[in-house]
Amino acid sequence: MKNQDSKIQWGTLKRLLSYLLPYRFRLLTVAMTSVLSTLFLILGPFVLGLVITTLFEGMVNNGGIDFYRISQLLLGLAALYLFSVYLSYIQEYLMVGVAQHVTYTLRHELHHQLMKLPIAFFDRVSTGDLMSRGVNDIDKISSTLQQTLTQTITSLMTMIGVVVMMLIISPLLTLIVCITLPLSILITKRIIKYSQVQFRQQQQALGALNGYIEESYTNHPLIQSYHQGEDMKSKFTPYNASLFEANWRSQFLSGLIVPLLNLLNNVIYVVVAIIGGIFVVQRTIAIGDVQALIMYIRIFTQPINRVANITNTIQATIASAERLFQVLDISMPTSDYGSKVPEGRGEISFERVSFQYDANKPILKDINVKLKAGEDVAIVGSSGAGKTTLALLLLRFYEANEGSVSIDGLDITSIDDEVLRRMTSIVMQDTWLFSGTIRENITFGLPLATEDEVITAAIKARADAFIRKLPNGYDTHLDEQASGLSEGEKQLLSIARVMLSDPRILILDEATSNVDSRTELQIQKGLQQLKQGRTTVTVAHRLHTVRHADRILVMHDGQIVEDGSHESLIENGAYYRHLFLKEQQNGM
Ligand SMILES: Nc1ncnc2c1ncn2[C@@H]1O[C@H](COP(=O)(O)OP(=O)(O)OP(=O)(O)O)[C@@H](O)[C@H]1O
Repeated sequence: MKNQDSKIQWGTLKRLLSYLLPYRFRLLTVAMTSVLSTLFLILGPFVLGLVITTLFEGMVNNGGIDFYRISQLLLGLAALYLFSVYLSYIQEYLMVGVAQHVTYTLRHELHHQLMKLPIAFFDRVSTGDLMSRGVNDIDKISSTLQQTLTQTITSLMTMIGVVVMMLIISPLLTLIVCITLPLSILITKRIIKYSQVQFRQQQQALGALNGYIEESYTNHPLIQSYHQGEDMKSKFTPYNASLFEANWRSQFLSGLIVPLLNLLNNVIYVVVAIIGGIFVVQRTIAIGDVQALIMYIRIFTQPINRVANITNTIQATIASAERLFQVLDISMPTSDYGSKVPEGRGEISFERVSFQYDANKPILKDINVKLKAGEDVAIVGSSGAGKTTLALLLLRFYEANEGSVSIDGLDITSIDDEVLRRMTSIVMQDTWLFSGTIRENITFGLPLATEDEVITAAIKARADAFIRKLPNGYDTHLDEQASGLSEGEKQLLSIARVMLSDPRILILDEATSNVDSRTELQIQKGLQQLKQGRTTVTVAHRLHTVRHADRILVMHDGQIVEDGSHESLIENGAYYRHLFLKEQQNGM
């Protein structure tokens, strides 16, 4: 996947903005309220200046202070501020809504896309990376949408408005203030430049530390059993130290901006106060105007910093949007998927099937085989021969590069995904359970199953007995790792789930390899029940477990080299006989 680009990607920005189109009227209102609220804020210091001038002149001219005018002005000022706050509230309210709607839509699209993507995609992208796209990148987009628009408008309006007001009050003093402007921009830019390098290093150090923490926490039992705790602790130190360094530098540098700008501002205040004081004495400017000018200078520097940050934020957000769109843009293989369920009982045919995961590394080579409905077929062969791959093609987790795979006479690429999943099921070595109750785990994919159907499936799968011994029976809650269950029990649950979904084709990935012999017997019984009336394809890693299969396909280097029953293969299949004898010698 492409990396972040330092230049703004206009196409991505345009596409991101297109998500805002449905909310254009709300956005227009936000823009108008932003302009108005900023205008009101800008008028504030001017009115306050008038108050001070009135007060000052009343005292100096001995004509008495015009309290009526002052109270009028103060009331007007209060109204201005209140109205400005009210407008800010409206714009915030609308913007939060728009940003959250867009975020909701993006999350929805991403999730739907992930549910549709072929398994091959997940081989290429790590779960951590996908989670970061789904959580961090969407978060980034959300917060930018929420803040950037109003910030841009208010910052620009403030800058323009303040300059106009200052020019009205005193062009000369405005000129003095504006001369210092490039200096403050220079300071901010310089520091931002350095601190950005540090922020990037901070993110990298954080990523490395997270990766290390994840690895050491998930492998905790392994670390303990090999007494590697001390070693892991010492390996942690450099990760922690580099994050400390990067954090320290970035925070220190960004913390420098405010005091430095404050220093610069104070110098400007002093200059304006001295020159303004001289002008007041010369009666070329009112004292309230000097006061207003100083307030404007204070307001003026804030939007400069904000605008400097906005471009960085937009760039980072576009990078996030790009990462999201990369996933959304992955096109699915197109075919005339029909929701037609082919008639039949599970006949399978591989015709001239070739497949490779990576270019120029053929895994399956010209596979031609037909399996009869209801046949119990085992695939055996050396490690890496392509047994699992052949089974996965049947589930269309991957699609053949050449040739076709058919079920009951229908090419599986023309069968709707959902229909295909109802026709075929797999029981893997690694059981797939998720957090939820035992019942929810069994009814996964068939939420409308009745209680009777669930229990019958569990009884047939030999799972009912152990489920009833659990504290809450079928309502017992499992965590993500189903840590309360043994490996064998997890497999029995998986068998119950498949039993309930009642597919016509069953794929078993030698599900019984890592359990004790008593549980293995239970599982074998469950599987025997499950196999009844279905075509079964067992990917076997040990030959003795499949010697009773109706038919054994022997694979070697991506091809089926022998095909027959155990007895016939022992007699006529040189390669099978070799594998069988080797296994017996190894005492398996
Ligand atoms: N997702 C994948 N991406 C790339 N190559 C893969 C992928 N899965 C498997 N392979 C490669 O394809 C080849 C066949 O793998 P497969 O799992 O089908 O073999 P197998 O006969 O089932 O082996 P085993 O008995 O060890 O499970 C192996 O060389 C393997 O490294």
